[in-house]
Amino acid sequence: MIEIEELGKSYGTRTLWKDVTFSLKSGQLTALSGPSGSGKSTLLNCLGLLDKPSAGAIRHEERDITRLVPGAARRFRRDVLGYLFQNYALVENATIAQNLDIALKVRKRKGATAKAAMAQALERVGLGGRGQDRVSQLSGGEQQRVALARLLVKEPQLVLADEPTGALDRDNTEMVVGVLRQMADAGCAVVIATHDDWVREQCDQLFDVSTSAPASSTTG
Ligand SMILES: Nc1ncnc2c1ncn2[C@@H]1O[C@H](COP(=O)(O)OP(=O)(O)OP(=O)(O)O)[C@@H](O)[C@H]1O
Repeated sequence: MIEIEELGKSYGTRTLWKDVTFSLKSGQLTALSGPSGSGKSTLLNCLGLLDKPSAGAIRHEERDITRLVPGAARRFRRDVLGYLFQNYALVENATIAQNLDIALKVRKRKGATAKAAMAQALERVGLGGRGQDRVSQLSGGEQQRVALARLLVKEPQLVLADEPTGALDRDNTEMVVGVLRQMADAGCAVVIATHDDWVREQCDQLFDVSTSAPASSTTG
């Protein structure tokens, strides 16, 4: 789905990574590993068009997305990408339902279909019937589950997750990875930057940015 070709990133004379070449496939979870400061978030940001690589290309359906004009980059983010961050990136002063509405609009879902999709997503993450709760009043684990429900209704082709379980307990970590696996099974490609060994073990492919070379598959 995404081909990363000889990608490199440098700040001045400091090279974070170079010659990064690997594929992100539909149906697969890919873990990005490497010590703190090795450039995992930077690689995710390049995939999400929030940062630009210094060399190489990232191809989606043959098109190098690092060279998109601003309008096309916005459409790529809106139509193809879903993000999951450690700090949830929700509209805190709004309700759960209002946060999900934004993603439903992207999918052009309205009325009963939108309602059903929202109810199903909230049920899946254990927040059934809580649509009118205000995000600011939820715990961290609950907020991450709202972010997950938002991903479920958005149905992106590519999910970029930056330390999505860094602040969570084991139950919530398992919920997050379970939903990401479900999305992969539905055809999504998922990339997770993580320090968590258990999360890494659940992935199909592991890429260590500090060696800038693909490591072996964890599960084939
Ligand atoms: N604009 C910038 N100019 C110079 N250096 C930068 C810039 N942005 C990021 N860096 C550096 O790039 C390095 C990689 O940062 P990044 O956040 O990608 O690492 P990481 O592997 O995700 O780390 P962590 O595991 O701690 O989240 C850091 O040392 C950071 O200071």
